[in-house]
Amino acid sequence: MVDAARGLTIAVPKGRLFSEVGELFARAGCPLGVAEEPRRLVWEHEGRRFLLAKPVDIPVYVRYGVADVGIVGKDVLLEAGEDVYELFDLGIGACRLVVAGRKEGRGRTYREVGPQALRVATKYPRVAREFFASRGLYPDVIALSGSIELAPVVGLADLIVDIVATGRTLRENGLEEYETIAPVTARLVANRASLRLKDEAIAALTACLEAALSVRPPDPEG
Ligand SMILES: Nc1ncnc2c1ncn2[C@@H]1O[C@H](COP(=O)(O)OP(=O)(O)OP(=O)(O)O)[C@@H](O)[C@H]1O
Ligand SMILES: O=P(O)(O)OC[C@H]1O[C@H](OP(=O)(O)OP(=O)(O)O)[C@H](O)[C@@H]1O
Repeated sequence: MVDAARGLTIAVPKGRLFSEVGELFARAGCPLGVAEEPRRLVWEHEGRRFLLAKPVDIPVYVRYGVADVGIVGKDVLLEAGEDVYELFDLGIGACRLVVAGRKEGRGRTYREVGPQALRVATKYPRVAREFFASRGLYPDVIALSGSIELAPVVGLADLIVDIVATGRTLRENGLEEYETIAPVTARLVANRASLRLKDEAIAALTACLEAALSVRPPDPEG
């Protein structure tokens, strides 16, 4: 059936999702054809075309139809606001979007955490604004590109909105999760026109991924 998924252009995220995506697609019978993250950004394998892009840019490639489908974290999707169709939860790259801050602040209301205007540092300004607006709060949202946990440690911000997986980065910086905003996993997303024009190929790919995910990995105990 996977042959039916030929002719698709698939946007694959570079970075930490790349190897898990590669393993899942190989199990689904749709191998990327590269053993590790390549330097080449566009390639073809078994009748499918792959693009390698930064995670944050995947919704853009899909929205403009340069890629028919793409793989992207739910965190990026929530922030992007791009008009793409979310097809399928791939279950990989599990983490969560949270509000966190210094340990001493825990248990206080958000109004009490910041002495004057509440300051929130994040890579997810839209998500942060929406979350705090739902609490009737309109903080000063400071957009950063990474190492978000640094901001409350050095007094740039009162709080952060960021990804937590193991919790190690928070712990090692004297921070704590205050509240979960949303669970996050990687999603398969599609361009809306491709959904109509290449519906069979996209349905075939989704079916193969679903089948791969339903097969439990072998039990190491035998
Ligand atoms: N610590 C983590 N554990 C598991 N999944 C994570 C973690 N951090 C992020 N993710 C998920 O993996 C996706 C890709 O993360 P990755 O770090 O590769 O990209 P990025 O945040 O754009 O990094 P960079 O800006 O360093 O390129 C995120 O959008 C999120 O869904
Ligand atoms: O709970 P943990 O397992 O410690 O993982 C969480 C960390 O992982 C991500 O950072 P990343 O490594 O992508 O670095 P960046 O924030 O600088 O992009 C995230 O932004 C947290 O900092």
